[in-house]
Amino acid sequence: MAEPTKKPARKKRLIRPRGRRGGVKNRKKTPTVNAHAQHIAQYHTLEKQIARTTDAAERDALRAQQQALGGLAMYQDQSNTGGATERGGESAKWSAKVLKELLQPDTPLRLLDVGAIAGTAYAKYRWIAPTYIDLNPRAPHVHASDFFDWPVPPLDERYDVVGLSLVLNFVGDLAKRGEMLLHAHQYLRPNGYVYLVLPLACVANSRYLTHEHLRAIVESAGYDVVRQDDSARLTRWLLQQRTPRHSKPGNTLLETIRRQFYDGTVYKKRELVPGAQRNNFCILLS
Ligand SMILES: C[S@@+](CC[C@H](N)C(=O)[O-])C[C@H]1O[C@@H](n2cnc3c(N)ncnc32)[C@H](O)[C@@H]1O
Repeated sequence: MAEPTKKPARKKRLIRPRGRRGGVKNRKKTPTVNAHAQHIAQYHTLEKQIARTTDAAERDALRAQQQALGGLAMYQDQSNTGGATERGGESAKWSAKVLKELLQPDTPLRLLDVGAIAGTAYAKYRWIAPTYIDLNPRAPHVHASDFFDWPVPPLDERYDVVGLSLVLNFVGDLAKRGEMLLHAHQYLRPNGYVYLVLPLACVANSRYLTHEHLRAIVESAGYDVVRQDDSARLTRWLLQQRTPRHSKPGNTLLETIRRQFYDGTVYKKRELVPGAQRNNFCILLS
């Protein structure tokens, strides 16, 4: 005898009481992390527009928009508390580890930490003697200075390491990003190190930059890549100053540095990996 065909069980409609678990009114708000990340992205966009404009009134208006977002202090707070996707708290840990492995210092390493905010990154490492600078210092022991204005110390007081952790991506002027890499040479003792950190998305998801391309840029700028490692959010590079190329001194220290370390390759904004979803992070060098 043929078995009676079973009616498929009707799915029960899921009815949630309004205004309680499923109600729009009580639905959990989007986590503030998203809002913070948006603020940071807007801040970066404004910073790039400020770098591009030559009109003083427009620059003031753009600065006012940054202030309305909370200004640099908001940016730094997000950076410290981790609202930004580019949180850098973990970056000092990696640099301290690789520097110790590599150098096994018996006297404290002189380290210039650029963009140090509150100057806490290296507090727990007794074998590191940090000097902290920031455009907008958030603690008295952090010097208020633009890296480009920081005085170059005498030769015997130059730094073993210059830290550029999450700083290049802050700079709105794309050419200044490359200049920053060249500028760092002035502060280094011979064969000293630069510790470079960027949000991973800057190399992993950009139309204009890849790991290979960044390697080529830093090599042209006069550094060997000694260590490179990515975390879930950051790309971290320990660079070592190359031995200077033979060249005549220039009229200024920066000119001399360029002749000594820069191989002259020009890096322009060139699409490397197309994709509408990709970001447009870029470093120019010339
Ligand atoms: C995202 S925070 C980086 C914080 C920290 N270094 C880290 O890794 O988490 C960027 C900081 O760089 C600073 N900064 C940007 N350009 C700078 C410059 N030219 N000279 C000094 N500080 C700069 C900003 O003021 C900001 O506090």
